[in-house]
Amino acid sequence: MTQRVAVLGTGKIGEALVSGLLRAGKPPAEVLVTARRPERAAELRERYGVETVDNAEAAKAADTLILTVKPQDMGTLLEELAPHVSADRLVISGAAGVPTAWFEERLAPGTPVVRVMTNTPVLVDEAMSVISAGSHATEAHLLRTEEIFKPVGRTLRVPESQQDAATALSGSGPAYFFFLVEAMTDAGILLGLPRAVAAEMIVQAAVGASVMLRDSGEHPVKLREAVTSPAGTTIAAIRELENHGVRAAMLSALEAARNRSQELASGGK
Ligand SMILES: NC(=O)C1=CN([C@@H]2O[C@H](COP(=O)(O)OP(=O)(O)OC[C@H]3O[C@@H](n4cnc5c(N)ncnc54)[C@H](O)[C@@H]3O)[C@@H](O)[C@H]2O)C=CC1
Ligand SMILES: O=C(O)[C@@H]1CCC=N1
Repeated sequence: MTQRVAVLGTGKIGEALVSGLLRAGKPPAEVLVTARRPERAAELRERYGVETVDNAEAAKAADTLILTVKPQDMGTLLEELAPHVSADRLVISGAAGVPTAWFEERLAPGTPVVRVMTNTPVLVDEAMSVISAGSHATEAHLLRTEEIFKPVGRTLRVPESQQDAATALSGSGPAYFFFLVEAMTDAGILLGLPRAVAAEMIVQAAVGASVMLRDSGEHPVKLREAVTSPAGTTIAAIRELENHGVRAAMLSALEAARNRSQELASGGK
């Protein structure tokens, strides 16, 4: 395990990481957090027993700095932070869109930067954290990053050129499944089921399908075909999904998410 880790901008993702670090056995004394609002800092102190500091103190006291503010807040954070970060620190950015080069331009020459795109299943130790090295990050820095993210799910290394696509597929990915579950639950209402009953059915179908996808090793087409009986119910539904262009909508949606990630490259608005 690394020495001291600081999470800067401890919102949803930052808090989930703090909780994961502690569950993985890191002593609270080795975890520092920063928050913009004092009430939020107090909440984190009480909930996790970690020390809350300001951003400059975090830079001085921790070996690894994990930046989990929104891309739009990254510019302000770096202005405040950069003068205090020495080049022996590892800087990990969890922000969508912002490339490692953007950080390298603002930090002391040679500072190692790693970019990570995780997702909200980090809350239940089922995240996918997609990791890319900046130009000064070594194998040891990547291993240190994996040590932090492995307790909260899986990790995958990709070239940074694939990070915007990873953000569209994996970072935003859970939202598409939630959207689908929401729409399918509404369909249950349309068919006359009580909402709670519809929700229970759909959530269990989603869990069952997810476990089959992950554990069977089968291609999704095979799994779908096994549900689709000749002249049966499933094919009647599939025809409607195809008629309404759901597959094409998915391609366009993920392309839009990828494009938005690219727009965020400059800590974008
Ligand atoms: N929500 C998601 O599903 C995912 C988000 N991300 C990325 O993670 C980052 C955080 O996202 P969320 O946790 O959803 O946002 P959030 O809004 O819950 O958390 C960001 C936190 O940073 C704090 N903050 C902003 N500027 C600060 C500063 N200068 N000093 C200290 N604290 C500051 C805010 O007060 C807030 O609590 C974003 O960059 C986002 O692109 C990545 C993967 C998934
Ligand atoms: O919507 C967003 O910008 C963030 C990044 C990936 C998931 N949520």
